[in-house]
Amino acid sequence: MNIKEIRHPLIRHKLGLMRRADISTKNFRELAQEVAALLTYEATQDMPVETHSIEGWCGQVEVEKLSGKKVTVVPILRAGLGMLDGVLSLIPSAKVSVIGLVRNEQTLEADAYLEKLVGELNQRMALIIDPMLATGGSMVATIDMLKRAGAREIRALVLVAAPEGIERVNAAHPDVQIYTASIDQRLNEHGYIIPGLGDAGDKIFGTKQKDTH
Ligand SMILES: O=P(O)(O)OC[C@H]1O[C@H](OP(=O)(O)OP(=O)(O)O)[C@H](O)[C@@H]1O
Ligand SMILES: O=c1cc[nH]c(=O)[nH]1
Ligand SMILES: [Mg+2]
Repeated sequence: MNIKEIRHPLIRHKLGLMRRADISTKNFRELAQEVAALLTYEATQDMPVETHSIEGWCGQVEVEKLSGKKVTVVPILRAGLGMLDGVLSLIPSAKVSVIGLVRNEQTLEADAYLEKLVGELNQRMALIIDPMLATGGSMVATIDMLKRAGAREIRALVLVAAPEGIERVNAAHPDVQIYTASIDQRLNEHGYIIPGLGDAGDKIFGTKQKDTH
């Protein structure tokens, strides 16, 4: 399975705070960005670097810089925006490609309403960000769109993943590596992750909470 659950103590602690029913919008937002940054650190461990020579304070010095593919971060609207600043805090020059999807709460299938991608996707690593991987419909639709536009190297960062969503992404796109702070237990009858975080978009934007359990 192309899934990595990052069980770093800081991630486990922060995710534990995010699961509190009474968490404020402010705290949920801050923690989502912090966990996103920590997942970014893990997901970029194998990025290639090359050495080159620069003029340092005491003469020429060999230093390293990132080489090879550049990065585009791909937030899935809305909730993916809640992770964007965290990713950009570590990769500040990354270009941002935006995909707007909303899950139809009856069919649980994702409906697309926006696709605004950067150029040269075939030369970039695409880092998809979305707090929740539930049925996997939104993630598969996003990967489909990115591949149609030429993307070849795609990774996904999600705060919480359900086994059902992981399987669906793996079946459709086994080449896509998923990084998550937690593989949770299951989906409930409304397609919400248990124990999960509730409705991540509503928590990040402060919109009304749905009855999800
Ligand atoms: O794996 P899936 O079953 O597709 O569900 C996960 C999707 O649902 C949520 O978005 P939502 O559709 O609620 O949109 P929002 O971010 O605008 O709230 C979440 O942020 C994912 O994009
Ligand atoms: O658990 C879930 C499932 C879909 N979308 C969310 O925000 N949370
Ligand atoms: Mg939502």
